[in-house]
Parts: sequence; C-alpha cells; structure tokens
Amino acid sequence: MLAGFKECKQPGIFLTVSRNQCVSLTANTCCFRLYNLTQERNRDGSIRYVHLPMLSKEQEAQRLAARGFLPPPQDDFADLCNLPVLNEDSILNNLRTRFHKKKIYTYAGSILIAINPFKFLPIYNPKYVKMYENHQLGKLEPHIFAIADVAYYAMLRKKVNQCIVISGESGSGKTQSTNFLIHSSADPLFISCLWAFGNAKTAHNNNSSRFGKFIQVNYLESGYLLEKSRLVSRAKNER
Ligand SMILES: Nc1ncnc2c1ncn2[C@@H]1O[C@H](COP(=O)(O)OP(=O)(O)OP(=O)(O)O)[C@@H](O)[C@H]1O
Repeated sequence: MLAGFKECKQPGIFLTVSRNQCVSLTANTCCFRLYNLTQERNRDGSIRYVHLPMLSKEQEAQRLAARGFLPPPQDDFADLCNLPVLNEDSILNNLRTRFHKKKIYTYAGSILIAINPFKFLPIYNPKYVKMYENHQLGKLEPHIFAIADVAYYAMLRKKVNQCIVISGESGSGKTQSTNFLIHSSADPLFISCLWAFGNAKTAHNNNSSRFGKFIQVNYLESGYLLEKSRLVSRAKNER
C-alpha cells in the first residue's frame, strides 16, 4: 500500500507491481487496471502522487501527437514498405485510403501499384513529365512517369537495356499505363496503330488488347527508333 495514494481518491486497493506502477483492484467491477504512478509537486512544495492509466502504444502516440511532441499520425503511406503493420488488411486499407484521395499510385519498394480510377485525372500533362524528370524514386508522390524516368536515366547512366513489366487483369489499366509510359518518353503515334489493329470491345473493357505486347524502344543518341513485335495467341474458348 502506498501512503501517497490517499490523495488519489480512487476507490479500490492499490498494489505496487514495480517501482513506478501499481494495480488497482476495484471491488465492485472485479477488474484489474494498470496505472503509472507519478510524483508531482503541489504549489506549496509538498509532494503528491497521481496515477495515470496505462495507455496502449497507439493511444500514447496520439497523446504525444496532440501535445505536439510527435508529428501527427500518417493515415496513408506512399510506399507499402513503410506501413507500421504489414498484412493484407493494412495494405488494402492503405490503398483504399489513397484511392479516395485520388492517389491511384502507390509504391511497394520499386514496384508501382496502380488502381484504375476509370475517370480522367489531371496528372498526366507535360507539367508532370517535367516534374518527375531526373528524380530519385520515392522523392515525389508515386507516379507512372517516375518509373519511366528512372528507367530512362538508368539506361543513360549504366548504358544497359532497361525493362518495365506491366501486369494486371483485363481492364486494370495496362494499355493506358503503357500509353502514359510511352507518352512520357516516345512518340504516341504508334500506339494508335497498335490499337487500330489489335484491340476489341469486350464485356470487361471497351478497348481491350487482344494480344500480349512486347514493345522495344531503341534509343539513339540523336533520338529514338521504335520497334515492335507481337505475340499472338488464342485461348480455347476465344476466336
Ligand atoms: N490511369 C487511368 N486513368 C483514367 N482511366 C484509366 C486509367 N487506366 C485505365 N483507365 C480506364 O480503364 C479502361 C481500361 O484500361 P486498359 O484498356 O488500359 O486495360 P487493360 O489492362 O489493358 O485491359 P486488357 O487486358 O483487356 O487489354 C481504359 O479504357 C480507361 O477508360
């Protein structure tokens, strides 16, 4: 028993469990509560003991943020690798939160995750191409132009071919992403040719590619050459 607790006015019996913690056994609720015991001085200089309920890590962080000791908690993360808890729920919650803020791109390390907004977002104009030029990945908000830029400058710096793999289900935005990638670094005219010959309207997508694409962009010091080959295959129930 602690003499100082007379001033706490908290019903129950207090037992010390460590140097500055105690447990309250509340008779009427039959429950244990863990408290932090703190020594404070009254105005006249006398000492009094106050007890603060133990807070969870999150509550403690919120309390410190509210008092300005910590930056306010982040509610979305531009890179999934920075999530404090990494599981399916936290990943999906993060992607959902960002999507509602019209942030359709998120990094998972050097991988870019894109969620199809199915509506025009004003984030693809030349101002954005310029903004992402020669920038380290992760310095700015995730963007498809950042991926194009990293590949381009890695090619110039290392003088080694670079490869970008785009994958996703039908209608997820692969063709549009390819379009944005090439728009930011090459002539868009050949995309229209590809679409004219190889796309069709399906139940999932009004402009669905009916072929896998391998696009090779050959750069010369004076500019670039485009070369393309197509891999055409047909599944059992397709024509
Ligand atoms: N970043 C984006 N911004 C706005 N709309 C988009 C974006 N990405 C995709 N879309 C919309 O989604 C539609 C389907 O996208 P897209 O054709 O790129 O899918 P896909 O993955 O290539 O499909 P498929 O595998 O069937 O060819 C587009 O016609 C466009 O309307």
